[in-house]
Amino acid sequence: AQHDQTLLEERHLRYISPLGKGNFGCVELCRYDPLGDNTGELVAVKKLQPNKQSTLEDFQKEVNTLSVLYCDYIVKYRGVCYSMGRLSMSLVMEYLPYGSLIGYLENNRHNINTRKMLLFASQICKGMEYLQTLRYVHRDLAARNILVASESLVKIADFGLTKVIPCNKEYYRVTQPGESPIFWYAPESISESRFSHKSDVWSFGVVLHELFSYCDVNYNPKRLYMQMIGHSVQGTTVSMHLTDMLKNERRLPAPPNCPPKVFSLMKQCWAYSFDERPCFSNLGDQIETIMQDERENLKG
Ligand SMILES: C[C@H](Nc1nc(-c2c[nH]c3ncc(Cl)cc23)ncc1F)C(=O)NCC(F)(F)F
Repeated sequence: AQHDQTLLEERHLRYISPLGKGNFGCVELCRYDPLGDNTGELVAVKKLQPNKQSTLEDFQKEVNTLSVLYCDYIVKYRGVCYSMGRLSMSLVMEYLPYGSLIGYLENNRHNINTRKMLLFASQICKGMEYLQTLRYVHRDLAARNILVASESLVKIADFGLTKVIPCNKEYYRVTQPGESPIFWYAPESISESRFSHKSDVWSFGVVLHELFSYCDVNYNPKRLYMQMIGHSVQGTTVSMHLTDMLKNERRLPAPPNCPPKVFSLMKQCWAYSFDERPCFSNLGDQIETIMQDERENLKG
């Protein structure tokens, strides 16, 4: 059932250190140590801070979303912890020791080759394929929301903006778009607040760009788009300039040394009309094929 959530006891959560700030609150590294002998599991605890953007109800939705996801490529849910008499709650997840993909790529760029990038891309694709089977739209797919579990495994995280598409529709329309990551958004999401699996595919193309740019701050999508738009523009007109540029088929440039077949994948994800974008299963097949070719080339 949706509501038989694992209830963890706050007194067993030992704070260790801060991990970062997310959409709805901060995330801390803790040890859940019921035996009190430091043999407990390291966990990432997302503490809710109700503020104008996010309410307890939003947070409960994130818990409900994550608690029903069982996939090797999605961060594992461990439970919820209420404190101050249910006035505040925390979402407890597995702790992934290698941290966010951005930091990992920046620190390891010299021992990550194309094959490893493609492996990460195919895992993100499989995670998104799984989400789609549950009619979930992530809405915030970006390298900052991908975690590294090991040298050869990444997982999708941060389901704070995730929505379920109603059965009788193919998209979700958001009423109150908060702080929107428009440089990862499909055109229809920017101009009509319309989100679908195909808008997640657009964002996946931007994640591919981030991957093959090693999340280099000089090739950050926001920085590149702002250079293309011109820094003179500020405020809401940025999204208008961005949608005009996308309508005129202007796109992010290929990352340095990006294999042409990979740049072609990005461009497919960035088809202006959403029904021309590939689905995640097709993207997964194309990535497998490119990986195969890479293996052959290496054998030379
Ligand atoms: C706000 C938190 N930020 C950070 N988290 C971690 C982290 C390491 N290891 C982790 N293991 C499980 C979790 Cl949930 C987070 C971390 N590292 C650096 C951060 F800045 C976060 O949730 N970021 C979204 C996402 F998880 F997708 F990366």
